[in-house]
Amino acid sequence: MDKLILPDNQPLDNVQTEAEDLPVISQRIHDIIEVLNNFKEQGDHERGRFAYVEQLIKDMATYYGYSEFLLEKLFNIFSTSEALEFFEANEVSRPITIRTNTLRTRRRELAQSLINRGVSLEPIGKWSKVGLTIFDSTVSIGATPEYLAGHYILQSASSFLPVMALAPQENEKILDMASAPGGKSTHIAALMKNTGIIFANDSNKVRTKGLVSNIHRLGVKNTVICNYDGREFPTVLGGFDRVLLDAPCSGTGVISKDPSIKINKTEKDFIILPHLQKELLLSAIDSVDSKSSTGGYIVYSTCSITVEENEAVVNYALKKRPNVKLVSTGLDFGKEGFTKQYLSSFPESN
Ligand SMILES: C[S@@+](CC[C@H](N)C(=O)[O-])C[C@H]1O[C@@H](n2cnc3c(N)ncnc32)[C@H](O)[C@@H]1O
Repeated sequence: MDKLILPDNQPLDNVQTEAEDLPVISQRIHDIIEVLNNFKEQGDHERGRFAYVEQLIKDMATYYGYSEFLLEKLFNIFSTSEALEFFEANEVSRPITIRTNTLRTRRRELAQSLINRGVSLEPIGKWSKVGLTIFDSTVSIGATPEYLAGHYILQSASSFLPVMALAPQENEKILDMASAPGGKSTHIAALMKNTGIIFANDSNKVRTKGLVSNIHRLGVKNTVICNYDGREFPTVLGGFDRVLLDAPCSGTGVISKDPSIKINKTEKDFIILPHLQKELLLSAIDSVDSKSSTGGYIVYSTCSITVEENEAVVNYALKKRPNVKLVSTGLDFGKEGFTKQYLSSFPESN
């Protein structure tokens, strides 16, 4: 490859970023990554790696349509080639997936009914007994008779995982602290076979309407819906066998679903949200009955990938509540979270 010349002799702000330059920018992204991967031979040592990384961040922000602030933040989580894969993946829409509501039907029966309606589908994977991936459909998946009868819910495959990790048992008392619109609460109810009691809480009253309708449609009968700020627990109610905190977050893990995240998150969000998440997690911990004969577990989940909303929140809670320890999720796939990042180290689960 010819030596890559960064657009250095003009102020970087003058680098053209018009839509018609996107192929040029894309080419430069790949070229810079190649140089960074082989900096000794191909890099301009006078300017140093930093100049290339700086240009790469600008180019990626333009090419993928992110604010430079967010792009840099996400870029720093990954190696350069992983970052490229991540930004590329966010441009591709994820397949539609549904979760069979085992309170109403079985996956095999549901699959057959949908196939009869012209839906092309497949089980999600070996790890789920209830998920189906929809490839193609002649009917609207959110309006079939099976949907209206509550035989399934549209839910991303990754949203199954927090509930699988929570592993609620029949007859337990469970708190879903931030539950609207109820994708996970209704999954918990199904695993508990409508026994015991679930408190499905959300601080946003408007969002609890969707929660109510999902609970009715899916035939959930063991759930009390409540509308508190999660931080009011356990003053409102405590002594739970298990608590799920599916926390409000920046959504950086679901950009393919909501591209507005690319530009509407600011530095402030990454201060306010982690602060709230930490307070909610302490409340979740304090709401659990540590002497529960069947449980004593908390699951903390977000749909964000930033360290300050995930590992750092858990780390904070472990420091504030030294009687709490990390345990395995019981899921035998996926990757460990970060154990080292930004000069911090986080405990690994055991
Ligand atoms: C990620 S969503 C929950 C999704 C839900 N668990 C599901 O699976 O359908 C986060 C929720 O947290 C709620 N929330 C935000 N701040 C809260 C707070 N202080 N206490 C309780 N809920 C809160 C939001 O209204 C939002 O519905």
